[in-house]
Amino acid sequence: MTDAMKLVVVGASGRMGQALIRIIHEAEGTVLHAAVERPGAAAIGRDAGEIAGLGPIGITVTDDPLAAFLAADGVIDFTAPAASVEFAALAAQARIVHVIGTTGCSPDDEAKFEAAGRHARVVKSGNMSLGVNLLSVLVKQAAKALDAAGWDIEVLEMHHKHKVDAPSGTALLLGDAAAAGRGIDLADHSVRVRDGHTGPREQGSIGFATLRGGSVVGDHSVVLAGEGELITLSHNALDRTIFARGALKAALWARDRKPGYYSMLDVLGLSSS
Ligand SMILES: NC(=O)C1=CN([C@@H]2O[C@H](COP(=O)(O)OP(=O)(O)OC[C@H]3O[C@@H](n4cnc5c(N)ncnc54)[C@H](OP(=O)(O)O)[C@@H]3O)[C@@H](O)[C@H]2O)C=CC1
Ligand SMILES: O=C(O)C1=N[C@H](C(=O)O)C[C@H](O)C1
Repeated sequence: MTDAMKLVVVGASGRMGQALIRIIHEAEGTVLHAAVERPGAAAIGRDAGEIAGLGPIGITVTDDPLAAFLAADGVIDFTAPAASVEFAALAAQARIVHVIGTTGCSPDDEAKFEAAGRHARVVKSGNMSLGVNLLSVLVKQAAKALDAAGWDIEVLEMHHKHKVDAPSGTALLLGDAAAAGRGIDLADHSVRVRDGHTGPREQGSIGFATLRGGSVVGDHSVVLAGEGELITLSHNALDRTIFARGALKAALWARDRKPGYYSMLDVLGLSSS
């Protein structure tokens, strides 16, 4: 029997960090090896289980990621772009699995994650849930079936008031799926903001609209708007555990893979859809 996979959670006291600690604690096949926060954070020196609402589990939050990674099998990272770039270099050095859920990353950051995949097994996705990844397959099919002359595509998202990046990683993932269905590059066709006298909608563009407020975990809709009819494909996240469970699945899947840069579609066997 394989030993339980030893996982490090970085950003341990964040919303996702806490959800991950709880899920790892109850899951079979994984064990929490270490919990990391930035130097000076209030959580340093505290018990990770206490922070996540489990009671003490004997893992003290540390600010030394490299020491944690060197004796681990993988790291799960829902933090911030600059932190994830730093962790990618360390995970590559330690040659472990790096699951990245962080959103708002720049093209330069993405290039660094891909480069880290030469040594680490990197899985990155703007959304780790099964539902959103399946939705992206449906969006790609719909965008392919419905031509740009007759059908306009808009992506709408709403998140809690603490979210710092826009459009969400999921909205961009769904926009990418729509663009792939149309055989176009999202970067050349996306309209991320509208304000003032914008003129009429440009045919073939993919628009984004962002709402922020309250405690919304994550709502996404892709609207395909035709003459006289609308098709709406939606996903509503009701709980952060869907992202944490997906991240754990990704870590276990990547454990026996070659070094590389993978997506959640690879993990779920949906990449050829
Ligand atoms: N792909 C997916 O399925 C999902 C992705 N996300 C993404 O995950 C990220 C985190 O979301 P969320 O948990 O809500 O955010 P939080 O702000 O609640 O948590 C992020 C945590 O990471 C910590 N952190 C930042 N920099 C470092 C560092 N250098 N070293 C150690 N810890 C660090 C933060 O500490 P501090 O507060 O001190 O900065 C904080 O505790 C976002 O990008 C979000 O969009 C979220 C849910 C699902
Ligand atoms: O910040 C969040 O909370 C979430 N971020 C991800 C995103 O940017 O799409 C995933 C999920 O929607 C929650």
